Amino acid sequence: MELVKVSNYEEMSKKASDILFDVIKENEKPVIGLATGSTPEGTYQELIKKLNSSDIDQNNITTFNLDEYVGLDKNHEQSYSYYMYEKFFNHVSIPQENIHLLNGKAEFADTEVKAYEEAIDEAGIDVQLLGIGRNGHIAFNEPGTSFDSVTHIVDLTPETIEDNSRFFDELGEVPSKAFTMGLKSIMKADKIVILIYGENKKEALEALLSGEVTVDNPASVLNNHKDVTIIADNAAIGE
Ligand SMILES: O=P(O)(O)OC[C@H]1O[C@](O)(CO)[C@@H](O)[C@@H]1O
Repeated sequence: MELVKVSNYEEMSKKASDILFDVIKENEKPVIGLATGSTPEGTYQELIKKLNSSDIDQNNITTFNLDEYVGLDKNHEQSYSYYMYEKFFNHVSIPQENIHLLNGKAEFADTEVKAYEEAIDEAGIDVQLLGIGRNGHIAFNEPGTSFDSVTHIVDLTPETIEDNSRFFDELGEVPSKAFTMGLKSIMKADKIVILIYGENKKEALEALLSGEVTVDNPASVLNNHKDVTIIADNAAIGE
């Protein structure tokens, strides 16, 4: 794993968008895995600028998102689908049919997760962007999730529900379940970029860098991947 140290949010966003943009330029039909949360917002702003000021044919770009709350419609303001359109898709010209998002209102959850994993396998993700939870979760894979997990439904931990309640009017409104790509699905990507920003992610970064690989720390599976770039700021690093 390569650790790239940055001194502020802007630098992190620029570096992350550079990596994504390089992959987009290098591949005829780039497939990019996208994440939500507050950390990657700046990355999307930078990537929008790069894409729209280039002559790249965005018709060739395909995307997959990591996760979605179970029960939230795609037009619900706290759904990850809504987030992705607000922060990214509405500002670029990636064709609708190339955008893959899990459907929080899927009637048949088993069919939804199976079809999603099959689509990932068929497309093959060139680069996957990740954030991280304080407890080391990546996507919505909470501690204890099997490293062999593919796209599935999870029960969110009280810690994650509390962390994400800042986006909802009250704690009780935060869904308790989510669809998520599994750890194995994430590990299939050719390249992985993980953003770790802020003092509250210090322990998660420390645990990842310790090299200990354990299901108690979902992000630790990344130690087994051949091409991971961690972009972390001074506060997360503890400098
Ligand atoms: O960037 P944030 O808002 O701290 O979120 C961290 C992580 O939490 C999630 O939003 C899910 O709880 C992940 O998708 C994300 O990687």
